[in-house]
Amino acid sequence: MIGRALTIAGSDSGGGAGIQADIKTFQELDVFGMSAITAITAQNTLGVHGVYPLSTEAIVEQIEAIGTDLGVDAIKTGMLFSADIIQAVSECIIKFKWENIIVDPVMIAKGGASLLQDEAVQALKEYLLPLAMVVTPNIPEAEVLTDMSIHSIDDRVEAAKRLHQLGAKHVVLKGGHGNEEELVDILYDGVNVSFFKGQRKSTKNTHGTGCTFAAAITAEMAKGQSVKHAVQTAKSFIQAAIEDDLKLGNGHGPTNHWAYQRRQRGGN
Ligand SMILES: Nc1ncnc2c1ncn2[C@@H]1O[C@H](COP(=O)(O)OP(=O)(O)O)[C@@H](O)[C@H]1O
Ligand SMILES: Cc1ncc(COP(=O)(O)OP(=O)(O)O)c(N)n1
Repeated sequence: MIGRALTIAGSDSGGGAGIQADIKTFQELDVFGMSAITAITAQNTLGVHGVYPLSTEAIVEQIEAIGTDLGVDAIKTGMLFSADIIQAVSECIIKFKWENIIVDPVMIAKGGASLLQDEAVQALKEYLLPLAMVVTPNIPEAEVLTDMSIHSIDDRVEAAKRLHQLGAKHVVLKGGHGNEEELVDILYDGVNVSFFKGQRKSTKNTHGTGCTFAAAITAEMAKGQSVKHAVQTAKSFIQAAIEDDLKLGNGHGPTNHWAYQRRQRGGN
C-alpha cells in the first residue's frame, strides 16, 4: 500500500511554506498527502500579511475525518499557533495511537511574523514534544525550547540532548541559521549524534526550507524508512530545492520542490 502522510499546519497562500510546501514534498517523494489546516495565512515572498487561526473544533474535525477513514503512516505538525490548538492536536494523536510524529516547532517566519503565540511554547514542551518521534527545530527555536544560547556545534549537541530529555525520541537540530560555510544539521537519537553536512548556497530564496525539510522526513518515514535514512534523504531533497531555486517574487522566494526528483531522473 502507498505511504500516507498527514500535515497538520498552516496554509501559506504564497505556496512556499506550510501546508502547500508539505503536500508538494509528499507528492514528490511518492506518498499520499493529506492535510488538517490550523490557520490561514495571507503570505507572499515579502512576508506574512495576515494570520487567521481556525477553531479547535474545525481542526479536530479534519483530523478525525482522516483518522477514522484513510489512516496515516506518518504525521508532520507545523504552524500550530496557540496552546489550545497544540492541546487539541496532541489529544487526537493520543486517541488514534499515532506514533510517527514529526514536530516542526514553527515559531517565527523569515520576515519576522510570529506563527506561535508566546504562551504556547510551554504547551509545545508539555504536550507535543513527548509525543514526537522526531523534532526539527532551527537554532532560534532550539534556543527558546531549551533556554540556552547556541553558538558552537557543541552547543547544538547539548541543546539536542536537552530536547531529548523533554521527550522527543529523535532531535534534528538544523544549521541554516548558523554562519558556517558548510552547513551542519545534527541528529541525536538518545545515544548517538550524527552529522549531515551540505554546502551553503548564497541565496535569499529560502522561504519554506524548514517546512520542506520536515515534510521530506515525514514522507520517508511514511514509507517505512528509518529516521536516519529519512533525514539523509530530506537533506538531499532540501539541498536540491535550495540550489535550483525558482527566483519567484520580490522577497524570500520559495524553494524548488521538483529539483530532487529531476536530479534523480538525471535532468537539471
Ligand atoms: N542557504 C542554504 N543553503 C543550503 N542549505 C540550507 C540553506 N539554508 C538552510 N539550509 C538547510 O535547509 C534546512 C532548513 O534549515 P533552517 O534554515 O535552519 O530551518 P528553518 O527554515 O526552519 O529556519 C536545513 O537542512 C538546512 O541545513
Ligand atoms: C503557514 C506557514 N507555516 C510555516 C512557516 C514557516 O516556514 P519555514 O519553513 O520555517 O520557512 P520561513 O518562514 O522561515 O521561510 C510559514 N512561513 N508559514
